[in-house]
Amino acid sequence: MARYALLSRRLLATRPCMRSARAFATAAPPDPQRTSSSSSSPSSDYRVKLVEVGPRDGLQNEERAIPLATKLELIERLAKTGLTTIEAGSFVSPKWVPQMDNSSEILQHLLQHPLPAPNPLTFSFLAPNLKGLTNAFSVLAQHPTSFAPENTPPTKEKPALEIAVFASATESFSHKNLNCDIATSLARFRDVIHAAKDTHSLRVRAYISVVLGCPFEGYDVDPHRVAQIATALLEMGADEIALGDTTGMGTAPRTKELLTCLSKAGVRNEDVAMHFHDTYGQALVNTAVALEHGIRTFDCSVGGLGGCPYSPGATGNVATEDVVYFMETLGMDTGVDLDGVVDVGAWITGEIGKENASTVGKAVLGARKRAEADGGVKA
Ligand SMILES: CC(C)(COP(=O)([O-])OP(=O)([O-])OC[C@H]1O[C@@H](n2cnc3c(N)ncnc32)[C@H](O)[C@@H]1OP(=O)([O-])[O-])[C@@H](O)C(=O)NCCC(=O)NCCSC(=O)C[C@@](C)(O)CC(=O)[O-]
Repeated sequence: MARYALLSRRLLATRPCMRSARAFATAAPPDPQRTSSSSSSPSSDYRVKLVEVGPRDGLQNEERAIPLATKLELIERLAKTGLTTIEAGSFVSPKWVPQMDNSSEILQHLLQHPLPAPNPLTFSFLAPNLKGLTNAFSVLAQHPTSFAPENTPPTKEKPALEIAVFASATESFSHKNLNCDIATSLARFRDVIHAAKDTHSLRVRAYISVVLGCPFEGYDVDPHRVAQIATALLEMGADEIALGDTTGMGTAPRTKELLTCLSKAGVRNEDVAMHFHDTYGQALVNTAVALEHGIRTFDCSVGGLGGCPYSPGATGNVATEDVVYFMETLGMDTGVDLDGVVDVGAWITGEIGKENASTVGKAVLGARKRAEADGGVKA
């Protein structure tokens, strides 16, 4: 928390970016005098953390109730692919988002039954207020030793847990999504962040939605306002800011402008995650811009599932399959098995009767079919 204590005075210190990805390395050689506060070694700079949001953001907008067993199976299948961080549910009002009503059961199950996975896991759950956090705590109280507290590495037996709050970059979206203005939401998040840390030592992620375009106020979302909100959340103790292009209206120049503005406001790249939706097909271009800026955490949703109930017309999150393929072709290391996530994307879209929105997923499945027809090996 102290790390960001000075930011309220709007320090405009520019921090050096992390070294560019291999694919961008030809533009400028690595700087041996690099003084970034990041602890990244050259090899860790090629590592990208993917946050799988399919079980929450991907499913929350589905009208038909999805059985608990399907949600649990989705999380279990995703965990097997090498993904390490999975957003598994949301402690919001069931009157507002009925699909997330069984998040307590999901959390309970994950704590009682460690999932078979190649790596230790972190599960994230949204909580917009103390009521939601209290509901999460009532599950944790039954299993106080079944998860790894913050600053203790998770193990295969004890996953880590994370709470996510979600602010908005515009007043209109804040009212639609949270039924309150931005200042009121931030005051609530302060309580949630402090309680999550003080009571159960939980890591906290803080989203800021509509950072690159608002369904009600349009394209001109002020990047300085986003930086201000990010700074406020970091000062409250949030561990990570997830910048949500909820509407998919973001473009490459505006993504660059936003990230530059945040860097100038003193927000470190390692504290930022990008959460792109692909409504206008710009998600991977914007991902490249963010990668070049030095961001190494990206949200994605298997099969391109998703959409926000309060963002009319917004389609799914960028597909996990597409991000894995894109990153790996750039020489970045996601740790995720592409074939595995393609299988999960095909399975879940079939289960819930949605079109598979992953371009890469469809290409790999098509290539497999052709190879099978030719009697060859799968692609
Ligand atoms: C924030 C509230 C709760 C305020 O909702 P409100 O109606 O203003 O709250 P309230 O305090 O007046 O309470 C009204 C009723 O809701 C109950 N209640 C109140 N809070 C909770 C809770 N946490 N869990 C369960 N119940 C709750 C409360 O107990 C009460 O019940 P009643 O007395 O009428 O029976 C409401 O607006 C809400 O739940 N909104 C959900 C919005 C949401 O989930 N949006 C989607 C997630 S954000 C997103 O998708 C974007 C993101 C993160 O992916 C990033 C991006 O793409 O940008």
